[in-house]
Amino acid sequence: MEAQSPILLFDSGIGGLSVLAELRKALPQAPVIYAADLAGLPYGEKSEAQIAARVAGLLGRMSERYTPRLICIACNTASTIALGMVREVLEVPIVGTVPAIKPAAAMTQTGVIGLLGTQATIRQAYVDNLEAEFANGKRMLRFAAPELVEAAEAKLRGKTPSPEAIQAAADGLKAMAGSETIDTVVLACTHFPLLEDELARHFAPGTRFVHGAEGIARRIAHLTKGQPFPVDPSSRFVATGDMQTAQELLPMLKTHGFQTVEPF
Ligand SMILES: N[C@H](CCC(=O)O)C(=O)O
Repeated sequence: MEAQSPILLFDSGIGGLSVLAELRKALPQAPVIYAADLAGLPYGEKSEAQIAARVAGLLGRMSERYTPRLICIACNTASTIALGMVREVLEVPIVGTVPAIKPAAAMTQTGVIGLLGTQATIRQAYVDNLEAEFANGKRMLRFAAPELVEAAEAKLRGKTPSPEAIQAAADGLKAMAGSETIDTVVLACTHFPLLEDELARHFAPGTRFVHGAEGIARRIAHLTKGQPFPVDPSSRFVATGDMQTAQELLPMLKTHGFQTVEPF
């Protein structure tokens, strides 16, 4: 294991930055390559077959090019669909990002949990299984809020995230039967924690928002414990697709320690 061997953080867009923030706290010495599949964004509107093929193909090629010590699929949609398959074909350790149903179930006082995710995530058997295992006896209401992905992407490009999109996501969940006593909301898409403040304004005061970023960072720190790390770690941001669109992210990326945007 070389000290410079990176941790590869992968998402369809900039959602993985919510995971990166926690990773930096847990493992500040880690060299990171953040890979955004902007050409494939949004994953949430694609079929299971399209997502599985795309994610497995890209991660295979990225592993060859960057020889990461670990890959984190910082995307709930890709993880709930393709985690098992990618683990089978790649030898590198892979950490997924799956909806934080377990901590939400432990936290709720009313027993009613809301879950916001992409269209593809909320229909996954993976989510049914998490619900059955960890939220047994609780009520979990799932709502697809794909427009929040675009709103988060806009926010991180320095634009105002669409207030209508945020309102529609909150109203959609709150319109579901039994939602009156929701006290905990799972943000089951890595883009959504980037809009937590905006979303919180539409829910009752005291509503808790839960996502898995901190737990994922802890897991990565655990799996890489004892490995050599560089004294002065460097980070790279790579993206698929149109480089002009990707370059719009640069001012924001600089605040996260990335100096350039490279094509993949
Ligand atoms: N960030 C991704 C989804 C965004 C997309 O639809 O591409 C997730 O966690 O699910």
